[in-house]
Amino acid sequence: MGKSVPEITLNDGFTLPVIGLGTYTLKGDQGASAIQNAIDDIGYRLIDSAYNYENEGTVGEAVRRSSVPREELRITSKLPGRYQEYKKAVFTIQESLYRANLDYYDLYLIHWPNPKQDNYVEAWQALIEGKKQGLIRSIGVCNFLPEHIERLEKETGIKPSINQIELHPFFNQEEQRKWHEENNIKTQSWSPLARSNEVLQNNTIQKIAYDHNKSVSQVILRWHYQLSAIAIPKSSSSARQLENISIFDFTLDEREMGLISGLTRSEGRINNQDPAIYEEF
Ligand SMILES: NC(=O)C1=CN([C@@H]2O[C@H](COP(=O)(O)OP(=O)(O)OC[C@H]3O[C@@H](n4cnc5c(N)ncnc54)[C@H](OP(=O)(O)O)[C@@H]3O)[C@@H](O)[C@H]2O)C=CC1
Ligand SMILES: O=C(O)C(=O)[C@@H](O)[C@H](O)C(=O)CO
Repeated sequence: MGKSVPEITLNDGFTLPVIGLGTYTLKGDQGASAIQNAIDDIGYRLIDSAYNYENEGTVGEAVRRSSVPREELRITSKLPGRYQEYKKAVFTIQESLYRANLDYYDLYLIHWPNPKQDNYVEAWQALIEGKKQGLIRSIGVCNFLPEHIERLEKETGIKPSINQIELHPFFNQEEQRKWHEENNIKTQSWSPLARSNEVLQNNTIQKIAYDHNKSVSQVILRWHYQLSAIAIPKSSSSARQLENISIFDFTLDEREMGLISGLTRSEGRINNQDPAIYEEF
């Protein structure tokens, strides 16, 4: 059965759970088992993936192995930078579905804006078309700066439902989150645990975790939830999947929220991937 996770409604009326499962590096039979376990035994309903992770097939296999009806799940994939030209993007959406052996994605995102390449508006038009054809339920972006989103809206009249961005205690994205809120776009947090390296040893969060009798990861994921950001922590382990979703029985007060947000650093990005200049293909 698993845990039940609250849901939020996006600007297009579609609903998403407030926490999901990241799947970067989850592949093959092991990956499919880990994802199926997250769905059937733990209660995850939102599963992130990407064409570039080369695991859309693994995610599709987990969906078929699962006993949860397809319509209760929210499956995400992402369009890679090398296929942003309109025709290529149309074929890639179809290829993503063939790889997963699914009839539709719930959420399909442009993976990176790649502003030097400057094809992201064409890519957005292909996502709009994919939604019209029923291949995608809700369309969004990742790693887009406000100027990129403003251009999408100006040139197509349609804005993304979500923007999936790097967000964790070392990089709290205060301004970008505020801009999303003002523009009715939901924030999704990638690497919400900052890939769990240094952040798990942080004394400030350890103290807060001790005070609540929770783990450091739970405190961080609760911080995301209270920021109204949809975190998608990746875990291959059943115990950690359960730990990460068990965050709805305690509350961080304003001081604790401020202490965690205060850990942010100007150079806080994990791999220095600044979407204004970084391009991923
Ligand atoms: N749109 C984009 O550009 C990007 C999107 N993403 C998406 O975001 C997802 C999450 O980000 P990701 O980079 O994977 O990093 P996360 O911040 O989710 O950290 C994942 C790491 O933390 C470990 N971990 C998970 N839970 C715990 C826990 N409770 N205690 C200790 N360690 C834990 C995992 O190990 P273990 O598996 O052993 O538990 C893994 O090594 C990705 O998987 C991907 O789907 C990621 C990067 C960029
Ligand atoms: O994992 C993703 O979605 C990415 O876009 C990667 O670039 C990720 O940020 C990474 O692994 C970089 O090393």
